[in-house]
Formats: sequence, structure tokens, C-alpha cells
Amino acid sequence: MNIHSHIEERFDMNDLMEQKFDDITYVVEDAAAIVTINRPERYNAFRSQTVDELITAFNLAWSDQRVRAVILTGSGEKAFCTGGDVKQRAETGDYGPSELGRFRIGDLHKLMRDIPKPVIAAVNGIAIGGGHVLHVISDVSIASETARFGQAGPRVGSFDAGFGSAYLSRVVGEKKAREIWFWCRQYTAAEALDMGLVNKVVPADQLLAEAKSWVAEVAALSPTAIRFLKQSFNADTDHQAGFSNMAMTALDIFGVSPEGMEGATAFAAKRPADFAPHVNWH
Ligand SMILES: CC(C)(COP(=O)(O)OP(=O)(O)OC[C@H]1O[C@@H](n2cnc3c(N)ncnc32)[C@H](O)[C@@H]1OP(=O)(O)O)[C@@H](O)C(=O)NCCC(=O)NCCSC(=O)CCC(=O)c1ccccc1C(=O)O
Repeated sequence: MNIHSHIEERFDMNDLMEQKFDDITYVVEDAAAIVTINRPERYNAFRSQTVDELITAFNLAWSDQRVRAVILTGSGEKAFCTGGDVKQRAETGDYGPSELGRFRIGDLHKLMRDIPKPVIAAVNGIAIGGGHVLHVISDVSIASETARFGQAGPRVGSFDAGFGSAYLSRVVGEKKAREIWFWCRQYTAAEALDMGLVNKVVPADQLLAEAKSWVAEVAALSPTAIRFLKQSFNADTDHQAGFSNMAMTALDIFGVSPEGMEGATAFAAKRPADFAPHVNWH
């Protein structure tokens, strides 16, 4: 018995896929696991439960011998993912209840890097904040012509001082990464292509077909070579996981501070945040 049949015997993937998801959908089609964030009424912002479900989905995709690459996308045409659910944060100061009592966004980032199969972000609309980070840490990004990109943390009292900033600067360079974070501007798909933030831009109605064709193409290649290569690319930036841990701890404290809460409360109230009382440089 080889290792693969052993795994299949112990874990019937069809049973595992019976999992019920509320915030995402998960389907396996040919060699592709398609993970769709499904909270269109919140522009696919994630809460703790969404992150729990994404972690389950990526673990399923990792174990499923049929799956050769994962496509991560968002439901609807408006948004890929708009990051943390700011309305939830304004309401409760956190991202809501979770399976293990923790908001495991850092675990999700690490899992997306560690899964030994390419992760393809199919960016179908706006990717902002923590949603932008999800596409940045994906192995490749394919964008619809209507997609928009940016970070929003400093506008809503948040930041990602882990992969979201350090790895972004590896992708687009220090100057551009600092511009993206410090000015919280939004960029078109064409601009994203120009700065090397995405691999390809296609018309919106061709996005999923394009992503699936990338899966079919990579599925014909050596899975072990791809696995080694992904781990080799990661090895060069894996130390950033340490910064990420510190960033999560910092954000736990900052998120509920008066300055952090002003950003979230202002967003929920649809008014500009007033950060002036929080200027405090020693
Ligand atoms: C995305 C917008 C620019 C879209 O603007 P617009 O087209 O004008 O539409 P709106 O009317 O604003 O939005 C439509 C509708 O969706 C709701 N919505 C949008 N985004 C969110 C959200 N993030 N949370 C909750 N709800 C959202 C919006 O309120 C509207 O609802 P109505 O009921 O119709 O009013 C614009 O919407 C926008 O700027 N959105 C906020 C983007 C944002 O600030 N995102 C959060 C950034 S901070 C973050 O993601 C933290 C990430 C994180 O959790 C983290 C923590 C620790 C370490 C690392 C991370 C990490 O990196 O992930």
C-alpha cells in the first residue's frame, strides 16, 4: 500500500467535504479546490468564523490527493475580500465568536504558505485590508479587469506588520509597499499588473475559467518538484512569520485601544475617523 492509498483509506475526502460552511463555499472540480468567501453583504469581509472555515478548507485541500492547486476567490462581482469585518469590530471590539476562541488570521496566512500546492488568488473585485493580504501571500494572483487593490488599516485603526507589509515589499519593492500602506490609496488592475502585484488581468467573465486553466496546466507537472519549489521560495521569507506573530499581538492590543476603536467606529458610522487626539510621539 502506498502512502496515498493509506491516507485515502483513513480519510474519506467525500465524508470530510460534507462539512457545513456558512461563510465560505468549498468545491473540488477536477484538480482544483475552489474556495469562495461568501459574505457578499459585507463585501466578503472576514470574521473569526470565516477564518476558521478557510483554515478547514485549506486543510481539506492539502489532504485531498486529487487537488493540485487551490483557487481562492470571493462571491459576487463587487469584492474579493475587504479584510476584517470592521462592523463586527465596531460592535464587539473583536471579530466575533470562533471555534477555538481565537481569531486565527495568522494561522491562515501560515497555512496558505505551507500548503504544498500553488494557491491562486482569483481577484474578482476589491481586495483591500486583510483581503489584500490574502492575495499578496497567494502564490500567484489573477485579476479581473474590474478588480481594485489597496490597504486600509491606517484609515480604520488597524495594520498588518507581518506578511502584509514585509512580504508585500518583496513583491512590489520597498517604495511602492510604503506608498500602499502609508497613503491607503486604491489601485486598478492595470496598475497592479504594472507594479508586479498580479500575474495576469482578464475580463471579469473569464476570471474563473482562466484560474482553472492555470490549475490544469500545473496539474500536469511534477507535484513533488512544485512542493520543493514552493518550500524553497518560502524559506527565504519564513522568518517573517516571527514578525507576523508580534504583529498579531500588537494588533490585539491596538485594536481595542481608543485610537484603534475610533477607526472601526468611524467606519461603521460612515464618517471619517478623527485620529488627531491620538498623536503621541515621545
Ligand atoms: C471596500 C470599500 C472601499 C468599498 O467601498 P464602496 O464601493 O463605496 O462600498 P461600501 O458602501 O463602502 O460597502 C458596501 C457594503 O459592504 C460593507 N463593507 C465593506 N467592507 C467591509 C468590511 N471590511 N467590514 C464590514 N463591512 C464592510 C459596507 O459597510 C457596506 O455595507 P452597507 O450595509 O451597504 O452600508 C469600502 O467598503 C471600505 O473601505 N471598506 C473597509 C475596508 C477595510 O477597512 N477593511 C479592513 C482593513 S483592516 C483589516 O483587514 C484587518 C485585518 C486583520 O484582521 C488582521 C488582523 C491582524 C493581523 C493581520 C490581519 C490581516 O492582515 O489580515
